[in-house]
Amino acid sequence: MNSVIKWLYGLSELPILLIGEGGSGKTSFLCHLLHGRAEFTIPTMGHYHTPLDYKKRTLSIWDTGMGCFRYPKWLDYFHTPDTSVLFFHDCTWDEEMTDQSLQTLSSIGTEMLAVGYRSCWVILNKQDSVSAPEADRLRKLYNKKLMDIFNDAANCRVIEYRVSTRTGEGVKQIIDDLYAFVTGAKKDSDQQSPNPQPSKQNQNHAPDYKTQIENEGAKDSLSMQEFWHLFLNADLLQWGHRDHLKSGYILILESLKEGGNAFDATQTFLNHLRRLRNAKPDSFRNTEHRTMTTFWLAHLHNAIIKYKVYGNKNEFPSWNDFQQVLLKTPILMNTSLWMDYYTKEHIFSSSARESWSLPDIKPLPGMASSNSLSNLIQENNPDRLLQYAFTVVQYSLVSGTRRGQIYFWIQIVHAAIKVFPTVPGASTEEKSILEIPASRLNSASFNALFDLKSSIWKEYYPERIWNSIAARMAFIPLDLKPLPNVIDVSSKSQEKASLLKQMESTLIQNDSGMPSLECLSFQAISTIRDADALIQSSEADSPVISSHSHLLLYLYRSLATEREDGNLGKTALDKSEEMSGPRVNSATHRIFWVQMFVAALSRGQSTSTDAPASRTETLRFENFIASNLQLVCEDLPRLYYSPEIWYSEEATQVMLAPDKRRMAGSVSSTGQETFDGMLHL
Ligand SMILES: Nc1nc2c(ncn2[C@@H]2O[C@H](COP(=O)(O)OP(=O)(O)OP(=O)(O)O)[C@@H](O)[C@H]2O)c(=O)[nH]1
Ligand SMILES: [Mg+2]
Repeated sequence: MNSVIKWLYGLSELPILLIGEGGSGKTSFLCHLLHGRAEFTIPTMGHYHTPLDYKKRTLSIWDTGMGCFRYPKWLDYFHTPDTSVLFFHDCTWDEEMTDQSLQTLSSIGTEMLAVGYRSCWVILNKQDSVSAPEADRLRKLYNKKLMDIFNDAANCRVIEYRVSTRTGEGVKQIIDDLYAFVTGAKKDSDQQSPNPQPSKQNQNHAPDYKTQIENEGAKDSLSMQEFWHLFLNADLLQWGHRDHLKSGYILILESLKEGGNAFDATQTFLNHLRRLRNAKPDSFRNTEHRTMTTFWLAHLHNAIIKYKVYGNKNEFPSWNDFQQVLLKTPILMNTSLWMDYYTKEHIFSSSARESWSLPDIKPLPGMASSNSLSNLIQENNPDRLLQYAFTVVQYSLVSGTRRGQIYFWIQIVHAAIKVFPTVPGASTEEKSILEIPASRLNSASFNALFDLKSSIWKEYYPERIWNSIAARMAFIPLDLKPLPNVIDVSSKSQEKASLLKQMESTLIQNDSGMPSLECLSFQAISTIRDADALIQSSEADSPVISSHSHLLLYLYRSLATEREDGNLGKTALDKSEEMSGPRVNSATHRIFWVQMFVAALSRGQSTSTDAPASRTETLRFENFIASNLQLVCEDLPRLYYSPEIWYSEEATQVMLAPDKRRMAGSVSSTGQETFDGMLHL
C-alpha cells in the first residue's frame, strides 16, 4: 500500500506530515506557508498532498484531517520512516481536550515507533491567544510525553518559540529549521529509487505482436456475432488470450456506449465467466480474479478510446473493428503486461483477487497524474429545453413562489424522462437509444427526443389559470386534460443512429465535466421530491442509506443544525460513520460526500444564505439544495477521482485524496481554498 500511495502522490522528497486534533491549525499553517497569510478554513477530512518547492528541494507536505484517526493503522498508509511529523496543539484548549490531544500523540507515537520514524516536533499553536506561562506549562507537559514515548530528545521535541498560524509568527522558522534538520540528517538509504524496475522480460524482448495479431486474425474464421453466440452458449472450442480479449472488447464497448467504464464491465464479465464455468467446468477453469479482469478491461477501454480519438473517428468502433483496434494497441497481446504494473505479491494477494486493487509499480495508462486539474467543460448548448424547467425551478426555489408552475414542469419532464431506465441495463445487444440511463441524458438529446416546447402548458391550462395567484402558491389540478404519465418519444426524432452518436459524444464530454445547470436542476427536483417522501416516512433518520437523495437528506438533517457550535467536522465524521449501505461502504466515498457537505454548509455560514428557521424542513432542504446544486450530482466524484482510484480496495479502507481535482478543505499552492462545484456553475 505504501508504494501505491508513493507513486500516486509523488511522495518522493522530504515528506512532512501535519497531524493533530481537529482545529489545531494544520491547514492554517499550510496556508501561511503557501500564501503568506491566514485564510478562512473549513475542517479537513482525509489527507491532502501539497508539493512545495523550497530552496533546492521539494517538500512533500501532507495536510491531514481528523478523519484520519478513525481508521485503524491509518498511519501505516501515509507515514514512512523518512517522514517528518509536525504535531499541532491548540493552546486555547481546555484540560479535557488537552488530555485527548496528548493521548492522540501517544497513539501516533506508538505507530511511528512500529513503522520507523525520522522526527516528531510538537507545535504549540495559537499562542497569540494565551499567556506565556500557559504556553510554558503546555511545553513541559508535551516534553514529558515525548520523552515517555520516544526518549529521543534530538529528533522529538517541542518547538520553543512562539507560534501562531493566524498571525504567521514562527511559521517560516519552523520550516527553515525542519529543512535544515532533514537535509542535514538525510541518510544514504533515502536515495534509493522508490519504484521497482519494470519486469526484465518486457524490457529485453520486443515480440512482434503485430504479426502475431495478423496471424491469429487470419486463422480466425468466426465473425464477431458468431463468436458472441458461442460465448453466450458456452460452446467456444477454445478459450485463449485472444478469446478473452474478444469477449472483453465486446463487453467494454457495450458498457462504454451506455456511459459505463471498466468497472461496470468487470462485474458483467465475471458473471459471464461464472456462467461459463457452471455450464462447462472442464473448459472454463476457476480463474476468477477481479483485479486482473479490471486491469485487462481498463486496457481494452483505453485501446478503444485511442482508436476512436487518434483515428479521428466520430463513433466508437464496431464489434467488427476488433482486429483493427488490436492492431493499434498490439501490446494487448502481451499476456504478462500486468507485470509492468503489479508485483507478484500484490496481484496474487487474496484482496486483489476479490476486489480491485491499485497497481503497486506504476499507474495504469490514462490515470490522472497527481493533482492535475481536469479541464472542466461548461456545456454551452443553445438547444436548452430544460432551461425552461430550470428557470422556473430556480425562481421558485429561491423565491418560494410559483409552485404551481414548477410542479407542472416537474410532471412534464418526469413523464418524458420515465421512458429512460434509472439503472443502466447489462444487456449486450446493440443498444437502442432508450437504454441510455436518465442520469446521463443531456438537455439537447432530451429536446430532440421529446420535442417539448415551453408553451406546452397551454395544452393543459387556460392562460388565466396558469398565471393566477393560486397557481403561484400551489399546484392547480389540470383544467384542459390530464398530465401524461409517459410522453412518447417524438416521432420526428426517431433517427436513432444520429441521436445515439450525439449522446455518445456527450457521454465522453461529461466524463470530465459537470452536468449542465439544467440537468442539475432537474436532478434537484427529484432529490427534493424523494426527500419529501422520506420525511413523510420514518426512513429519513435511518443511517441505512437507500438512495443518493437519502444520503443528502441524512447529512443535511444531521449537520445543518451543527454549524453554530463550531464542531461541524467532528459531528460530520461521527454521523458519516453511522451510515451504511452500498453507497457509503468505502471510507473514501463516505468522506468525499461528508467533505462536500461540510464545504456547502461552511459556505452557507460565510454568506448567510440559509432559509429562516420558520420554514418547513422540506423548504429549508430545498433552499439548501438550490444553493448547492452540485450535491445532487451523483456523478460528482468523477470530477475528482479517476475510477481506478475511486473503486479501488485501497479507497475502501482509507480516505484517498482525489487525483483529478482538489476538494474544498485542502489548500493548493496555486490558489486559495476552493468551494467545489460553484466555481464553474
Ligand atoms: N487564535 C488563533 N486561531 C487560529 C490560529 N490558527 C488557526 N486558528 C483558527 O482555528 C480554526 C481551525 O484552524 P484550521 O487550520 O482549519 O485547523 P486544522 O487543524 O486544519 O483543523 P482540521 O482540518 O479540522 O483538522 C480556524 O478557525 C482558524 O482560524 C491561531 O494561531 N490563533
Ligand atoms: Mg485542516
